[in-house]
Amino acid sequence: MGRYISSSEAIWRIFSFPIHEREPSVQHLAVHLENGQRVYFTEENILQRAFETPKTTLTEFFTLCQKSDVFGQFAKTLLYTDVPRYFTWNKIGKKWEPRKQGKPHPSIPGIFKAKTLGRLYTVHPKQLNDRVFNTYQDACCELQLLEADNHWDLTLADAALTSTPNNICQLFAIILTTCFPTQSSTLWEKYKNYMTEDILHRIRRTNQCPNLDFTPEMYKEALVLIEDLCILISNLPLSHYGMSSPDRPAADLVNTDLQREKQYNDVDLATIIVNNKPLLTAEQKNIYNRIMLTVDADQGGFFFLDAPGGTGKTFLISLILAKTRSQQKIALAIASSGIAATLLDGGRTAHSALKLPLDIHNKPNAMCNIKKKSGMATVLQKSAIIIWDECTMTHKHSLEAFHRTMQDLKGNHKLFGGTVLLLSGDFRQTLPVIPHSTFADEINAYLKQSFLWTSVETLRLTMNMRVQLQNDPTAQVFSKQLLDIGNGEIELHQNTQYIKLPDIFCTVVETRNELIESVFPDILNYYLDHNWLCNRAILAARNVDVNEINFHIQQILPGDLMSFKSIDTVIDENEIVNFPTEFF
Ligand SMILES: Nc1ncnc2c1ncn2[C@@H]1O[C@H](COP(=O)(O)OP(=O)(O)OP(=O)(O)O)[C@@H](O)[C@H]1O
Repeated sequence: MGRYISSSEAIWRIFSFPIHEREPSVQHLAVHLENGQRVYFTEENILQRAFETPKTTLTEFFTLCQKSDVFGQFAKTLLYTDVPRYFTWNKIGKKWEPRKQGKPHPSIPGIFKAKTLGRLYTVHPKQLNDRVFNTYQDACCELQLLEADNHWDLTLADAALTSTPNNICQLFAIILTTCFPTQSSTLWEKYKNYMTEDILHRIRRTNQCPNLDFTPEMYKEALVLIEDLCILISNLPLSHYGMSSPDRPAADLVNTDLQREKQYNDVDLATIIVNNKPLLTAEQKNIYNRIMLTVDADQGGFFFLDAPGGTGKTFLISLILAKTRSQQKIALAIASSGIAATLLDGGRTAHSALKLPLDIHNKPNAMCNIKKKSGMATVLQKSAIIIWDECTMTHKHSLEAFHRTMQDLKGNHKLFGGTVLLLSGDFRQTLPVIPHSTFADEINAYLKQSFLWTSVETLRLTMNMRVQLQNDPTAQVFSKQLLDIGNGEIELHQNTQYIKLPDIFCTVVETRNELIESVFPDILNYYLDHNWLCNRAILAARNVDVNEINFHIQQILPGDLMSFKSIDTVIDENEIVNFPTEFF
């Protein structure tokens, strides 16, 4: 006897994916008021949807009961939740059909019964057992229909032991905006002292009053901070998350984002301009003048600053930002990666600033999640220039989503709603990373494949300033070698299609241990010296290599290994392969 297992089933089993079935099967039943069902529509089918509201299991239950035949008469005698026992839901035709198999009904021929359960989720009335609740959520809590907040309580308790008040506030804001705890006010009351501790400490110190205790003003200050974070993450105030918003002027709330972009110190900006502008090289100066003229003209523009590493891109962008901001205009600095964002004054990641959807790869028609009346929308509407660094890592859908959002926010059909957009980066470096994709997918996703790219004006920086400043001939050679590799000018090996690094490229080590030893020599004596650590790093292309190297170095260090638990875990570890790494 043999058994054949197909390749897909074999893979399914090797990865231990769940092979389950539900017995008895469960049919989800819709519950809504008349014409209150959810309607999904697109531009194409909007009219059809408006004239003909979609059928649901509930509307069709009523239709079934109106039928004069034996099935309609029988359906009338059933509770809604019992319908799936005698009828199956035809998903395509959107109608209940009598079962053809099962246990025959004792007295009505043609009716068959199965074990299927009907499940429905309902919102319970606010008044229960003579008690009146303020919200439906409170009523559901009373009925124990909602998940309790125990794990958020434990998470905050854990953070209270190990984290700074600022970090606990951040964690609380994330829990509020993304995990929707049922009793947020209770969590706040329990942990508010931990979140306000630094404010208490500061006021004790400034007033030289060590016995001062927490006051409502201090709690309010912490709440303002938490609310600002909530607005940053989700564009919604604390009141949206079941807490009372701190009492502060409405304008203050709406314009937090705007204030952030206007807070630059004029003296600092003037210093950057006075120090750096005279240093510009001829090519940097041309680009600077071109951009500043476009910003002054206020007619929009779309530029790409093509600049290999070390050509003074950050130097030039910082100057453009400072000059625009010194004219009391808004210059928004964003970058595709967190590290690049930290190099720009006021820089933030594109995903956080523009609220881009996470799975942008699958959303060619996406928009940024920015509401028209939000603070961030005001910032984008008022921006004189938006600079997007390391843009080459960006998916073309992100740029297109940004283009559509700007058109919508500014009510202007020009490119990016008529705002000046300066992209910068180097296509020789990392392209968009798309999990589980092929090289062709990445090429298809990069910016040059976007319909917007035909309108871009490319500005080039070519002189490597790092080499010029070091005055080191070997640096010159190294920079040329890098460019040659990036430009594909090094011959590929016939069989492997790999390139061979030039002989005098850099110091090559044979093993991972040697690499660690040469980058972190004598680490046992220096591992507590932060400056020493800040001056060295090992980069790797894959997370798994980074983890291995980290683990290896940690093993060398004295002390016990500590494991900190995170809440981002899957319940069933075998399921881990089903989630993209972004979840961890
Ligand atoms: N015109 C200039 N005069 C003096 N120094 C400059 C000039 N342009 C750039 N530099 C210096 O050259 C170095 C490299 O510049 P910068 O960091 O701006 O390059 P980059 O293109 O952003 O490089 P990377 O892409 O590797 O980050 C910096 O130390 C910067 O201060």
